[in-house]
Amino acid sequence: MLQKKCESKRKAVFEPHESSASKQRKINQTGQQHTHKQKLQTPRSPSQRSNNRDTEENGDRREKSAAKSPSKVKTFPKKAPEEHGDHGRPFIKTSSLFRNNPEIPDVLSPAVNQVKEKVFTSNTFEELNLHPHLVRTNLNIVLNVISMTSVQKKTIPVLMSGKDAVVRSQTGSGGIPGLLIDFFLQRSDGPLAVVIVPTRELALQSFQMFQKLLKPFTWIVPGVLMGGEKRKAEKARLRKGINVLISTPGRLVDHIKNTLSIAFSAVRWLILDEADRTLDLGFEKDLTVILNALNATGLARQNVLLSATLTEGKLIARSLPLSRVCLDVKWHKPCPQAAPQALSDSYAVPERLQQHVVVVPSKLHLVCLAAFILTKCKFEQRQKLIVFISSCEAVEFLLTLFTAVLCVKPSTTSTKHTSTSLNFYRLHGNMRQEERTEVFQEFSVCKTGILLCTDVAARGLDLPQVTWIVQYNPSVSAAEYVHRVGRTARIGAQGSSLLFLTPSETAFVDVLANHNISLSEMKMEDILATLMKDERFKGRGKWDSKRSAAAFEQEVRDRATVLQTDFENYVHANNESLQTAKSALQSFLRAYTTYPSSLKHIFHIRSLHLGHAAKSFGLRDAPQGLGSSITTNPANSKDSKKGKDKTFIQEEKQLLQRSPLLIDPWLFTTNTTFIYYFDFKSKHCH
Ligand SMILES: Nc1ncnc2c1ncn2[C@@H]1O[C@H](COP(=O)(O)OP(=O)(O)OP(=O)(O)O)[C@@H](O)[C@H]1O
Repeated sequence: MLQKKCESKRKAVFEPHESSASKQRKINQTGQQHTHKQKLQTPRSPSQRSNNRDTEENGDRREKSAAKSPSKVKTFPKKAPEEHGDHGRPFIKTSSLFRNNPEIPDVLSPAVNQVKEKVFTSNTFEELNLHPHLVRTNLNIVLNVISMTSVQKKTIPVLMSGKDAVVRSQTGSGGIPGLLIDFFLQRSDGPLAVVIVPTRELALQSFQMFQKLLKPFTWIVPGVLMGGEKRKAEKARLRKGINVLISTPGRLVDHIKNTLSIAFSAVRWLILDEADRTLDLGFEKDLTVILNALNATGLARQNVLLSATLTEGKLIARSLPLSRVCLDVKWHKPCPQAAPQALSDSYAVPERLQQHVVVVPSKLHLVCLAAFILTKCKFEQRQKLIVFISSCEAVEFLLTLFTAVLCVKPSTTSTKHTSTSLNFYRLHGNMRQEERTEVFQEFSVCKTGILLCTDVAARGLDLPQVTWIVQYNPSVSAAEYVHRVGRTARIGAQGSSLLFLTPSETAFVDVLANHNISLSEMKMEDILATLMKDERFKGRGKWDSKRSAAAFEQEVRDRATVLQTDFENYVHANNESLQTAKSALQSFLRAYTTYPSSLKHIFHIRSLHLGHAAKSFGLRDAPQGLGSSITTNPANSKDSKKGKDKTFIQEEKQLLQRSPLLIDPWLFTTNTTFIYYFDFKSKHCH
């Protein structure tokens, strides 16, 4: 019954050459029918179902800015589906999905000498001068860690010698800063180590790691402080004593200002994880307060900065009180020749990471993402995906949409292909903390699933067995790209990534190439072809596998259109879903305005075709007045926080011009993992 209704609903939308009045009528009909379907799934009030009239035809304007003109330009086939009547199939109007799209250029990822580091060494932890109990019990038994990774081999001896260090190594290569355990410590001594991390999930993850690591050492107590948690409970824990204190910057500052029992007199280590982020100007004020509080004790302290994308430029730009490089370790001879390589912005990526890019016109973004998710999670086994999306509202919208449209079971039982159910999760900064923690834990342990998230999950999170990273919206920098893809292929495992770009954004591939990152191209048509396995989206023609390649291509298009129609019908079924889609589109556009000026030539709001972008939110038209609301009022959304990044970049540039070189650029370097020393104990921040 439901299937029949869906069929007739699609039919109404596909009918060609209709008058706009009849078209309007049919769209209204489809809305009503869908309302019924909606009612079967989630009951809604009649008032919520009333509005599905916002269907003003979009004039199929061309992309305002032409696609970049690379040497080879491949034209996307523009044959209208109506022309296929010769196969005896009824006319199907594939809406405007496959028409009036910009040309898709071939992406020629420049040849780069991609930096891939070997993760493991043949050395074991026994070779280090560590406490044998720590090695046997904590590392070998509790953590199942036997061999050292390259970065551990290089870093641990340096840290044990008491030097400050900046450590840069590829994502997922394993850092265990907690190795330096003091066996003579008492709980009441307070923090011995302070670990600052940029996000709450990372705080939680680091805390759990320390809990495991310190399990046999019951007298050493780790503790976590983070935004969203109850201050009172944290105060009580601080009063009792925390020896390894992990915190997000803001919440630590809160306690420094308001909790009397917080004391730093025993602190011997300060660890800034994801240091290029924690040193970001966004955290600068908080970090100043923290450093001043730590420095006030006057005690010598070891400082460790960790990140896969820390560059000297970033450190200088942050104007940290880094005053000099210590060159007193024998094997750390100054090596001026090595400086250019070490100073370059080449990022190392995991050795077994396969990176892909797909160029998809805006209008087809939604169906292409859906098809990719179906490919991996419905028709393949044990796949775990993380999909990065630029705004919280868009995450929420896609979660609801995909759950409603993709998770519906096929009405026929005779499906040839094995399929598994889809489990969607979401994570973003607008969620309540309990929910965030719950999702994070659930996704960590699940065997298969799709996490839709913002960049809140981009850094540091060690989520096991993630097989694919999808960047549905491109990152704001090459560094963030590296952190995002770093959520897979961890600690020597295999993993893959897929970057979505529109035809006008393909120059981002060159930006990545400048950082020695090389991608191979995946074809949109190949992704969409998955829909041939899914009978829920079959076209109205009688598809026969013996027919020509052109017929196959046409059937793929028909199915993509059916899927898009399902999305649009869901969105237009009631006022609530329509408003959700509109605000998701709006937040996407706002996020688009926040790309740094250095990338504006690629990601500029003016390059977006609003009607096409609207289609990727299941909207039939671009809502009126959208453009002006984006450009005139960018500060209304939480997502516009990212807008600060733009300012940060500008300030960063100014700082770079103004500040003298604070760090001696003589660096020790082997491949791309480099360690250099500095001293910021002596200076206070002002
Ligand atoms: N020597 C080792 N042998 C085996 N596993 C290890 C080893 N060291 C760390 N690990 C594990 O590898 C995973 C990745 O480690 P970790 O999260 O510290 O990497 P990272 O380099 O800090 O990553 P990111 O840059 O993304 O923050 C963790 O699950 C950790 O327990």
